[in-house]
Amino acid sequence: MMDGHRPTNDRRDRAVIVGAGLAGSLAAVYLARRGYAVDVYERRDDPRLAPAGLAGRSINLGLSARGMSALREVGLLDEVLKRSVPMRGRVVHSPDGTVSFQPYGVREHQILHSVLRDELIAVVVDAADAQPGVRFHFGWRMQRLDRDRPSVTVVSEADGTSTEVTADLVVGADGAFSTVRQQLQHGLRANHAQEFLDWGYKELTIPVGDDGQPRVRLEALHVWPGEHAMMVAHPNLDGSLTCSLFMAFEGEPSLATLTSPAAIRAFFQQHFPDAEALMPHLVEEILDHPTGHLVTVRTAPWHHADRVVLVGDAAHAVYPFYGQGMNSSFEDCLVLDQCLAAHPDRGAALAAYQTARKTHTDVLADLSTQNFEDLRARVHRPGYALRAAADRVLNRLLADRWTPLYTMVAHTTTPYAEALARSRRQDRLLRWSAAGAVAAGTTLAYLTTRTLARAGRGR
Ligand SMILES: Cc1cc2nc3c(=O)[nH]c(=O)nc-3n(C[C@H](O)[C@H](O)[C@H](O)COP(=O)(O)OP(=O)(O)OC[C@H]3O[C@@H](n4cnc5c(N)ncnc54)[C@H](O)[C@@H]3O)c2cc1C
Ligand SMILES: NC(=O)C1=CN([C@@H]2O[C@H](COP(=O)(O)OP(=O)(O)OC[C@H]3O[C@@H](n4cnc5c(N)ncnc54)[C@H](OP(=O)(O)O)[C@@H]3O)[C@@H](O)[C@H]2O)C=CC1
Ligand SMILES: Nc1ccccc1C(=O)C[C@H](N)C(=O)O
Repeated sequence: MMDGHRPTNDRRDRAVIVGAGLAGSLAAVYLARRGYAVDVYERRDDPRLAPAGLAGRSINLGLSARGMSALREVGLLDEVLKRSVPMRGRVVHSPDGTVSFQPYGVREHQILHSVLRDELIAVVVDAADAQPGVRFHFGWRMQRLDRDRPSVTVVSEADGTSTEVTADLVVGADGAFSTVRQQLQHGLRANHAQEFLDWGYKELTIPVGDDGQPRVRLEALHVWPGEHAMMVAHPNLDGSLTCSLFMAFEGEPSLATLTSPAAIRAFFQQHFPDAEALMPHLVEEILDHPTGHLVTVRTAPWHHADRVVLVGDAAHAVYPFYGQGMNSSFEDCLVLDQCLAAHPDRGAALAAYQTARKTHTDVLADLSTQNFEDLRARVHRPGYALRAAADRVLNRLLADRWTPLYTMVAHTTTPYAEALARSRRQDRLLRWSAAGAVAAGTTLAYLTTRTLARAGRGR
């Protein structure tokens, strides 16, 4: 249901959600299902009417196991998959001109699904909107939180009028630069670490070819690694691909030096020649599209008593390089719902939710930074491909007893810290086995030589 006033005889617990992004919209579905009357305040316009993508900020998202499991639980997965393109692996475009394919797993279902953020939000907002207890208020910016009451003061983007809305529970789903988080933590012994990457990103396009066909293999994530810049391209249903160019803000070369058509062409011809040939609108897009920032946020607390709680990037923003920000945000909604089910006391439920999630999302932040280095500097090296192939062989042979880290992160719901710990154990085992094999080989060679030498002397 769109705007309107809640009837005064509505006895249900009342939740106010700030932010109708990915986490806020899904949280609305979950809370409504749990019996809450939900009001969602979003400062932007309704994404179903004014897609943000028109401004060069569409962002394709790779949906994987964690996000899928949270969508499946509320019956939305099939709707979303209808709008997505399967990505079966990475196509790596090496600086030396070679192109190789690295599968995302060893089983049919171990793939990612590329979906446009606006399309995904539209599905989830529609589902939430269809529930009788849910109302969306677009064009309202939350300005002030009273964490004890609790209440939020929201201001109309259209005419500046403001109103205070009270609730039993306020959910901060207002993204990486969350206002709810700032005011929830104000004056408390809160821990907060925010780290900006000195690289930013721009969105570019590989349009469909003149013959109506995709210009490159569609069912994959394309990656152009590089020391000075890295590019990835997600496929779209219409056969086009949406690229994100990641590059340093400052220095030589950097986003600051890509300021003229000649500089842009020269950079691409030198670093990504095969990509340049696929991007007829490259120059205009680089010059016109906004530059995005990349930030990691580690923070606590995530909740205030039984009254305020954070979900999604508001609680844990991570660099996008593992493709897990949205997936983990969706997983938050599922885990929060499970905690509310398990603990009749909402304060205990919110505390259990933070305990269940924070260690793992902190590990995700590290994994996301590590995958930046892997994608930028390692994926095209023979050693990397060899190790990934060894992991796949062992996974095939030993099934669940040997699961590569990427598989655990992207294709299972194993908590991130457990996945990392297990992969470290596997790494150690592999190193010992390799060392053992070398030692055994050396001993065998020594014994053979000695036996032959003795035999020679005895002759
Ligand atoms: C380039 C890029 C690629 C990515 N790729 C992937 C991927 O492949 N897979 C993946 O899982 N994740 C990916 N992510 C991460 C993903 O986009 C985020 O993790 C996800 O958007 C977080 O969702 P959210 O709802 O917490 O925040 P958001 O999506 O940011 O939603 C927050 C909402 O709150 C609103 N808001 C903010 N402040 C206020 C306020 N004061 N009042 C009212 N409303 C407010 C905002 O307008 C917004 O709509 C990527 C991110 C980037 C930048
Ligand atoms: N973890 C990450 O690295 C990233 C995550 N994301 C996630 O995806 C979401 C949607 O992306 P998108 O809509 O493109 O987000 P934007 O980059 O457009 O940011 C949304 C809003 O956040 C505020 N903001 C942006 N940069 C900063 C900054 N450096 N310091 C303080 N506030 C800032 C601005 O608010 P105002 O207009 O009020 O100034 C901006 O309008 C983000 O909200 C975030 O949750 C997006 C980019 C990177
Ligand atoms: N969504 C992204 C955005 C930017 C950079 C990478 C991604 C990825 O998803 C990478 C993918 N997980 C991979 O490891 O190949």
